Amino acid sequence: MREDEQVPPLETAEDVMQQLRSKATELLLREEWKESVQVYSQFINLCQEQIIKTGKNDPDQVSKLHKSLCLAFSNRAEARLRLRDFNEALQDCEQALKLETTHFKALLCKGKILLSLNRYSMALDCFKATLLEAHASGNLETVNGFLEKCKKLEYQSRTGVFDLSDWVLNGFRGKCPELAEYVGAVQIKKSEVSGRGLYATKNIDAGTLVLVTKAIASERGILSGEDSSERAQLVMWKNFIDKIVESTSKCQRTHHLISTLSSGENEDELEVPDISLFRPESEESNYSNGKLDMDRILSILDVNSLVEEAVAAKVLGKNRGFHGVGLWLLASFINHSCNPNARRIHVGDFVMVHASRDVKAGEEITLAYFDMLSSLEKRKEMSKTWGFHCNCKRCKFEEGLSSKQEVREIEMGLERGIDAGCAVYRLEESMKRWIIRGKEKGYMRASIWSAYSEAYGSERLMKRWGRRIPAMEAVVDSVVEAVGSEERVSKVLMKGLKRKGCGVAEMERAMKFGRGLYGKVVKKQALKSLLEMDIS
Ligand SMILES: C[S@@+](CC[C@H](N)C(=O)[O-])C[C@H]1O[C@@H](n2cnc3c(N)ncnc32)[C@H](O)[C@@H]1O
Repeated sequence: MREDEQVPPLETAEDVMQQLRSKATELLLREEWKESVQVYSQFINLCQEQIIKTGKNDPDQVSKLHKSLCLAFSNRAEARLRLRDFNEALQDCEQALKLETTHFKALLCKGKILLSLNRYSMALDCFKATLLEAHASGNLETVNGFLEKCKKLEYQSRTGVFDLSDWVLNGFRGKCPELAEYVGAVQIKKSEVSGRGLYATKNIDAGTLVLVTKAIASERGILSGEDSSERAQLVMWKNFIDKIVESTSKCQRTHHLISTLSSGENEDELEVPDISLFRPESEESNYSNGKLDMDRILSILDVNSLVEEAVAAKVLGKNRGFHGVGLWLLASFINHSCNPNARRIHVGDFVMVHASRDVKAGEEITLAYFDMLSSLEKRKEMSKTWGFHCNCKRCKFEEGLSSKQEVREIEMGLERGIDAGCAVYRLEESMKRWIIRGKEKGYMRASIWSAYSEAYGSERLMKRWGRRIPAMEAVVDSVVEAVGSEERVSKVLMKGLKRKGCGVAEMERAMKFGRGLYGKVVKKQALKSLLEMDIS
């Protein structure tokens, strides 16, 4: 270097901090969350070093550094929140709040994180604590928005009262409604069917919600054409697995809760987790995480992931028409039954499970994993593809029926194309002879439901068989009592009631049925519109 050349001044720590701070802010504004976290981390380290170096010599300087550090923790928390690194984001907020207990950004971010973790009342406290500062800094509208949302979710999760009426009546336009997680009157217990199951702790009437829970991960796609659909399914499955792995690695709670699910082996020996673990406001924080390697994750997903557009489910809103797969933790404890008492409604990433018929305290909550409006033979085949032999009450009853052969003949007749009215007539006459009553009558009728549906839907068949077979309403009632409300049964009922002209009694019947089908999540007018949509 020549003598006359100027030596660049050495960068002071302050300069470097200034550069890092500008860079991190820029990345945050550009929504480059990962990079922003990295640069904020460098800034935070340097800032902490400077605080130690400065020590007690310069209190003003230390106070300035604390201010910068507090802001950096809050901003890194925001970026981590966007990356769904909730635990680390929460730790950053705590660090910031240690330095400044009422720091606006830190409190706001903490509230948002708690909201994402379904801790509604704690989130509410955080937002309330920002109010003074929000007022002074012109952020009142933002904070009020969060407060409103939080109050609504806290109320939903405490009471189980949800109302999707406006959204339904609006033709599902606009944003999907925000939902809270909710756990109703249920507990997890050893099941007579297999492993653990979900049980009612109180009488639950048809339509009442049992649980509402958000997917740990979900994936959707449009499947069309055989080849592309197979490929599309594989891609979807891979993306779904990646999302699950990411969630388990980022959140100890998710990791722990997933590890409580069945992987299909030795189900009867599995521990029974306490329902409180799954409650949205759960305070648990010490999770003993069991081993969860890739093989185990894959087996767990095989046994527990649900397809949204399944027979016992209804997808509302923009996800209709998509093939969707997801993992919903508490819903994973619900066993299958061919005489189920629950159904699910999918709204965005949430699943809402409700009673599809009245359920008694102590009764197991069950869903139909596959089509329960079909014969014992077909159901046996379907449960085989699911990897289990169905142990439900209805299967046991039908397997033990001494007149099995006669039923089989009626079913085979239907397969050969005999008159549906004739099949219904034969089954009804046979049931009289075998003295089959109550729920069991409903089981048998559900097994050849397609014949009942065809008969009641055809003027020609009704002219021929109408006086010799029971009235449609009585058959629907017995099927619903046995296997709960179902969409195809709804079609027969609604069309029948429409033909008769909807009087008060008919309307009452339709509403009662509709609550079992859709759950008590909409008011009368919206329920009517949903039922009409089904038959249009
Ligand atoms: C989503 S898990 C249900 C909860 C499970 N029983 C547990 O302990 O975690 C599905 C598994 O439960 C068992 N299962 C569910 N319904 C059944 C039924 N009706 N009969 C026999 N096994 C059933 C099967 O092993 C099935 O793979």
